[in-house]
Amino acid sequence: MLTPELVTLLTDPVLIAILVVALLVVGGAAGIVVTRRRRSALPQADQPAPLETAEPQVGDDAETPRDTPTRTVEDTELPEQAPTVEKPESAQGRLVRLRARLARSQGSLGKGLLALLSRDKLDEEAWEDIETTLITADVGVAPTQELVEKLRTRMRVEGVGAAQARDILREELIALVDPSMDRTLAVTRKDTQPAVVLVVGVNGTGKTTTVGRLARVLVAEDKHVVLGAADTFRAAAADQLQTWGERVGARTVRGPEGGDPASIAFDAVKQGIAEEADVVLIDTAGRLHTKTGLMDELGKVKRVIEKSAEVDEVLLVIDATTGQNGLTQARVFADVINVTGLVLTKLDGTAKGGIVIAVQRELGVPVKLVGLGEGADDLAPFDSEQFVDALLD
Ligand SMILES: Nc1nc2c(ncn2[C@@H]2O[C@H](COP(=O)(O)OP(=O)(O)OP(=O)(O)O)[C@@H](O)[C@H]2O)c(=O)[nH]1
Repeated sequence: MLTPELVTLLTDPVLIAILVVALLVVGGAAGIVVTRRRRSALPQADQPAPLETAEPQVGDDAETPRDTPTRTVEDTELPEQAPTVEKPESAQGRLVRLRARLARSQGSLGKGLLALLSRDKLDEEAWEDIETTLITADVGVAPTQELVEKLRTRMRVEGVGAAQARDILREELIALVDPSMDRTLAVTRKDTQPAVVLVVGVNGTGKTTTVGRLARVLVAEDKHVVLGAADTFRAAAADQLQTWGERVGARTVRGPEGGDPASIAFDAVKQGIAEEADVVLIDTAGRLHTKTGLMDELGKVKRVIEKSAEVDEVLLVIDATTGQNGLTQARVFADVINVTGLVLTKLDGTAKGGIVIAVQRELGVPVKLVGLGEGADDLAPFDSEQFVDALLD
């Protein structure tokens, strides 16, 4: 019942304000409880694990302060990179693999000779044809005459016929290629120094390719190789060499385009010594217009290297397809530097395999490696018997 005292009390503004605040507080609390109940009633199946959400307390930061120590590059672990370094084919058996290619290109030499020698009647005309076949294959005049002389004598004594002809020809060709020549590469590290191999030759013969492929041969033998891009004549040569090196994990030392080849060669050897490398392979430029220029440059490269290490091997690269021109180049290089081994490239692209015999005779230096294709592992150590067998296959 509303008494006058109660009416006065209910219209008191202070009391009304207290009642409104009290109602708001009670309503809010009820709302929170309902919401929590609803949340806990949701199905649990797809819910993520509850986060550790400790209620923030007075004085806590709302988020991780920005001044937390930043992780350094060293602290940050990088994801492991997929290995990109290749495992090249080992030197053993490379010539066996490439034998078919050799046989295909040199068929006219080996099989041609065999067909002529297997004739029932070996008359003067047949011997002339044999001579022509040998000369055409770039064997050279003097070695051709020697070989024909020996074949004539043996065929007369041991008798004619296909079987004898093959055996005699094989033996005489092997003797001409000379299996007694030492064809090992000087690539063994000495006490404190890497072996140094200088690769020389006219540009375009396959010199840079040879350095890259030789690096693969050596890496396959578990040797630690450093490359020196001392061919500063052709802008792309250093890039080409570096790409070869990267494929097998070998460092390439290079300098500015048109820079001093001797200083790059020197730096490469220094790097090889620092890395305790087994071998330093140095590519050089060969496109010099005069013999004096060539002599000066190669002489300087060699002298500068020899300030810190011995040059163990000087490999002259010759393009087998250039025939007599290749021989002329070989003579010029042999005059200016002490060549210790020959590399005959592009033997797959010519039927003139006789160049092996001619160039060895000319320089008195053994062919140590042959290139038989454009593939990364198409450079093989030269072997006289395997070579002759491929010719006669
Ligand atoms: N078919 C064939 N091609 C080869 C062989 N060796 C090298 N070549 C190719 O010959 C071309 C010239 O090779 P390079 O190594 O660039 O010649 P380079 O003498 O180093 O020339 P520069 O770098 O200018 O000194 C390239 O296309 C090679 O792939 C081989 O044995 N057989």
